[in-house]
Amino acid sequence: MPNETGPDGRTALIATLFEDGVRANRDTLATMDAAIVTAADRLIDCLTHGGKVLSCGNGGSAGDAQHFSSELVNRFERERRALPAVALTTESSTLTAIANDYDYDRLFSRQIEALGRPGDTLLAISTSGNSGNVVQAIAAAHDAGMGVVALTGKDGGRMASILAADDIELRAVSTTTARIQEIHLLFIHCLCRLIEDHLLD
Ligand SMILES: O=C(CO)[C@@H](O)[C@H](O)[C@H](O)[C@H](O)COP(=O)(O)O
Ligand SMILES: [Zn+2]
Repeated sequence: MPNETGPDGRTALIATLFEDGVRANRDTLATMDAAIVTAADRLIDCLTHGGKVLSCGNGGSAGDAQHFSSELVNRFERERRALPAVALTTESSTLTAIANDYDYDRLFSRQIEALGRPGDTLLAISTSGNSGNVVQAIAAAHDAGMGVVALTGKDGGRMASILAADDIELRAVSTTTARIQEIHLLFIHCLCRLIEDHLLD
């Protein structure tokens, strides 16, 4: 007769994963609440002065970059004007050509050279902070006169060390990629909510 945790302990594992998520969320809130407000203010300033937001990341973070841009271009929770945002993870011809002709690490920086303008903001997403193409994207954003909001985890990696003084790092307090990704989505939803509230209230 299976007990409450199941014959193979899977419900116990699920409980552990949820508890890890709750702890990581709480620890991140304790250190990042003010920085989330600062990041939202930076994005609001960008968007209300004619700037756009470019976003990038790999794997699950590519999905996060697209999730964010869709919520700006379309809407988050309330009716409002469309906002300019472009995820640099979606143009398959451009992506394959850059990776093929140059290098995978140039994937986002080349697009930023083409599209980035002073006053724009880069949303750079990496759970390790060490993805070479995201690191190079930050350098390209600096060269283009853009600000950077970086979503990181673990120890912030190389991204944390190359951010400029007025860039903003939102670091998830966890060493597990999946938990960090879950917190990144919470960061993104907090930012969308604060942007929308500013525009509508
Ligand atoms: O979604 C996951 C793991 O949950 C993976 O696809 C993960 O995003 C990929 O391994 C990425 O390449 C990791 O890159 P990064 O977060 O360290 O920048
Ligand atoms: Zn969403």
